[in-house]
Amino acid sequence: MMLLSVQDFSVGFRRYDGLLHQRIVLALQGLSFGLDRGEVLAIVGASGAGKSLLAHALFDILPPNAITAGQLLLDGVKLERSNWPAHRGRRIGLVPQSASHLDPLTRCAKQLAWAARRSGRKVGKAALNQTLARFGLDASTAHAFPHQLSGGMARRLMLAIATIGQPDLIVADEPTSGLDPSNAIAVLTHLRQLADAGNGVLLITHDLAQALPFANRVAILQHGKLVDVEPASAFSGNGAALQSAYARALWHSMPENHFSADPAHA
Ligand SMILES: Nc1ncnc2c1ncn2[C@@H]1O[C@H](COP(=O)(O)OP(=O)(O)OP(=O)(O)O)[C@@H](O)[C@H]1O
Ligand code: NI
Repeated sequence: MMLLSVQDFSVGFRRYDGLLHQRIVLALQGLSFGLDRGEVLAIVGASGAGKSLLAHALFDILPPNAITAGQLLLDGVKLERSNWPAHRGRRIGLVPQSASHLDPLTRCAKQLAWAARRSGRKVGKAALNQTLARFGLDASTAHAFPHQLSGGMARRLMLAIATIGQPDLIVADEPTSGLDPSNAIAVLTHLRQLADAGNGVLLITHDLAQALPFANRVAILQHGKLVDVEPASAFSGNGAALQSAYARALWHSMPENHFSADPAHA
């Protein structure tokens, strides 16, 4: 059974044209895909494609004016308003894109301890410190308030908060943004390890090149639609193994591929 199954899932927003006339604008349109345990599925797409909306839908934190259709299933059980609170932090961990998800008035260590408690697992002081250390955070960071952290430190704190409860599904929305290359690789390596340990990771990113070595499959989101899902291994050579023209164009457009300089593909 799939860990996560997204079935014909859509998110829309009401727009008012004039006083009485309203229409629904779809920001995610009929998404269907699955995510297995042991798998890192990268979701790539341009800004505004709907990546964060998908992450927020999986954590039930969509804006109140959003309307959804279709289904989200975790181990075959439908995610619903009634069972989400039991899943959040315990079965699903979210690394949000924005540090605004942190509580500005609470010291970092306390927010991490809250996350540990929410997970329902026994997390001792040693495990708390271990988690901080794993993401390169020390005692002084732990004592700080979120506004005292750099962007990269806040990102690493959000990673610690999302993973401390050992959730089965980790949804990481741009988890490496603002991190220097070595911290970025450390974070992606850790997410890969979590998948190898039997969890599922949804890795949301606009950076296909950075995600490829860590992903099993790549889903391409464009204007709210899933245009293609490809095995990560297909992004190699001249891209002949890629199924869609869109994926090939994406692959060929990556500067590191230098296609125009290759006489075989000129
Ligand atoms: N509260 C809202 N009301 C109306 N439209 C919204 C709302 N929130 C998001 N949208 C729309 O949904 C679309 C997708 O937004 P989303 O944040 O998911 O993009 P993204 O792929 O995460 O982009 P980025 O890479 O910049 O983070 C955007 O076009 C945005 O305008
Ligand atoms: Ni986003």
